[in-house]
Amino acid sequence: EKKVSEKLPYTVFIEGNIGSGKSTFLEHFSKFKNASLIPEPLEEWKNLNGINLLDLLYKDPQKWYMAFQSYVMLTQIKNHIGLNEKPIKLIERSIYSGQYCFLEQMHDNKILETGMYHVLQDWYNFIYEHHKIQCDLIVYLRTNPEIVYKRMKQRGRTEESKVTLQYLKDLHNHHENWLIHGKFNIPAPVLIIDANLDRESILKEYEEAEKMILGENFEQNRK
Ligand SMILES: Cc1cc2cn([C@H]3C[C@H](O)[C@@H](CO)O3)c(=O)nc2[nH]1
Repeated sequence: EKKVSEKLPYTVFIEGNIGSGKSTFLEHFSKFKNASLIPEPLEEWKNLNGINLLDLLYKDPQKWYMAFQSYVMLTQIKNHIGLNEKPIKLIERSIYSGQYCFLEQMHDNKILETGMYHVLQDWYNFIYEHHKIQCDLIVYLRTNPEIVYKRMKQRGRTEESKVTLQYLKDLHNHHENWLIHGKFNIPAPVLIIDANLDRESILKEYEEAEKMILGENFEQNRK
């Protein structure tokens, strides 16, 4: 039996639109002792030596998207590669949604120049070819753009104040193209959760995910 540290952990990616409830979902799993949670390193994107890349991205996307996306990729690779003392790893988003959703979207809506698009794409391809990204399950928090638009506004992240409903509709369609219509490689089975539900009623869906993620023994897994 290989020691846990050598065996790659059972890795789950939480995917979904802005405001689809990824952080809430991740938080729900903090009660399980053998799962380690890796949220998006938003603080790093908001403070790179005092520079708020996320804010710059939304203020001047043509100028900053390339730098922002390449920094996102760097922070994600560190998380993907980072060793794991726990047998289960839950990661918010992935290089997959980076390439198949965000990169596609920014190129399609002419924000990202084709040359920059190809540079980033080659980086993604290099990563796949040279480093096996462990991925055992994708949890797709599926939502309607109108609902996540309302939630995003309620959350009131200042950097996102200019994000339009159309942007969220486009991003939704890119998630659907990938995870529902299989337009791009889907590296693991997809568990689709109806994330339009409000907090109270969505817990039942989460219990469903617990069994899928933690296996039948998830009861013993509680802290
Ligand atoms: C992989 C990846 C994640 C990611 C997040 N974002 C933005 C969307 C949200 O406003 C914020 C937090 O997810 O970062 C982005 O523009 N490009 C991204 N690429």
